[in-house]
Amino acid sequence: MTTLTESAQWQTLESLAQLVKKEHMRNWFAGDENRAAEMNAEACGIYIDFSKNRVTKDVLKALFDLADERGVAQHRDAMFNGDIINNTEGRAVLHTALRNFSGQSVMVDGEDVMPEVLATLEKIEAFTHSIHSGEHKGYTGKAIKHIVAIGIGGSFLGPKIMTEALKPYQQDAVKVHFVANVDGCHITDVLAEMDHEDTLIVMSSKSFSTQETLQNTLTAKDWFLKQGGKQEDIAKHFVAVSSNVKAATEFGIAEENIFPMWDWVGGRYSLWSAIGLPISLCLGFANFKGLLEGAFAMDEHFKSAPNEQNLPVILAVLGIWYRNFFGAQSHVMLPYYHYLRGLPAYVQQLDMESNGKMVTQDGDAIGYETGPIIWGSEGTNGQHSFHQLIHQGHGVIPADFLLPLNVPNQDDTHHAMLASNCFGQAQALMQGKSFDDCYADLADKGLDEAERKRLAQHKTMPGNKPSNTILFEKLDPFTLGALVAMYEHKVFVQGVIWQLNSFDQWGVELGKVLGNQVLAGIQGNTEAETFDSSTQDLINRFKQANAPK
Ligand SMILES: O=P(O)(O)OC[C@H]1O[C@](O)(CO)[C@@H](O)[C@@H]1O
Repeated sequence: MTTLTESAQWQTLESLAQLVKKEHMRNWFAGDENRAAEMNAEACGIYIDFSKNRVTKDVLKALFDLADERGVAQHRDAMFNGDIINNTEGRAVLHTALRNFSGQSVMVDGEDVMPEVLATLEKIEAFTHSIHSGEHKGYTGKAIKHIVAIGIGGSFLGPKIMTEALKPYQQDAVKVHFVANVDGCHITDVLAEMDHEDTLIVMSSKSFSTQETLQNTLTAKDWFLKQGGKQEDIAKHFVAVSSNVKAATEFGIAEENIFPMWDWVGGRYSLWSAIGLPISLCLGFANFKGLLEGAFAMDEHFKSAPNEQNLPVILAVLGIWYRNFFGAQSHVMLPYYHYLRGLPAYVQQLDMESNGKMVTQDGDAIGYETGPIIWGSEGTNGQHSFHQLIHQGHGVIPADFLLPLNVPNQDDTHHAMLASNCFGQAQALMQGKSFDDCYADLADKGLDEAERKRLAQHKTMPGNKPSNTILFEKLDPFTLGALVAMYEHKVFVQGVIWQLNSFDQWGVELGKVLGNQVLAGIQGNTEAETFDSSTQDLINRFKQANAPK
């Protein structure tokens, strides 16, 4: 296969980009009333209007041709089939098996993983029931009322954000609290609110070696014992989710309290596994299953829909278009729904930890841009803040606007205002406002000519800023599952086109090693010369500030 940038499809896209950069989207809309009707796609309850993009039909065709030529369909099938596509860790990538309701087996190394997957789902269901019904009691006989879920990265973001997004589905039986950061403020504050007799700690760590999670769990264990619990009571109050059962039992978690996961589930793809236990505890098992069902529906769509209708493929190639042909450095996520406010942080880990890479699968240096910076926050708040830069700053920041068409328990006026802001922002980004219009607005204001022109320049909005508008009827578990799976597959398609491994994360490892060395330095166990002068000075300052007075 030719390298990406030497491929005929890439060359075609480069030529098309030169032409498109001379065009303005507002003229395309003015000249073609069918543009919106022709540039949309819908599946699994999710509708995407992608007409406000700087693409023509020729561009879209060339982008889809690129995806085909790069073998997206073949790579996709390899992933679903359990091939070892994570080629730096020698692992299959099978988060899709966790939501596989097809009844078909999924083989890894000649073994069907589905019986274990289904057995774990049953264990989650049974455990959720025992907590909600009050059958599982704390050591003094109280029913469990609070869950403290400890984990970080993929062992935290998914459960935290999904339960937040599905707030209307939360069950009264228990309240779930999340702790991720090793910053002691968080765990201290959370535990201060808890009664140890009715609290269950769910410790989630795929590797069971993550510093933050281990330390927070130790702190929770100390707290439990200091409050009056005994070592033998821990089994009723601590459960773990991990693929490292040995380390979890050595840590003191009873084997029957360990929910398994597997090395073929990547951390940032793990909410569908037992890492989702806090979701089930918070929302009930049926709603957790609803999430999985939505994701499964998106998997089926991704496998079967033609490129032109395939939501993940469409989003992926549009992202490639801006990243590689327009120099877009970032992509902004704008959920217009308060409960979905965590989505940018979720997609940030998913995308940046997957595609923030600089070598190909074969280990060769990549000479083109790969994963963008993902950022954003809920609308309308951002409109009074960073939207300024999206509208009038230099460069292109493609945006995803997301909006549920219906929301629970809300006054219609609020929702209409929310929707109108969402649509209005996408419209403003697309059409902008010309200098002539701004200049005309300033007539009869008593300004001299120079001042009138100067002000008109400031008010001019270039427009031609791309966005997708993503709508769904309401944010129920099924739709949220489909939405998250859509972004997972978007990231996958981009990784294939960029020829990189989306499923490892070597870039985060050095920081962990050095962090541990610095800790040894702070605790006085390392020779001073281990560190560069800057790091040593910082350590010294920290030690001085914390020295016994
Ligand atoms: O579940 P674990 O093994 O504690 O890892 C937590 C997170 O840490 C990372 O490995 C990165 O440091 C993520 O990929 C992962 O989601």
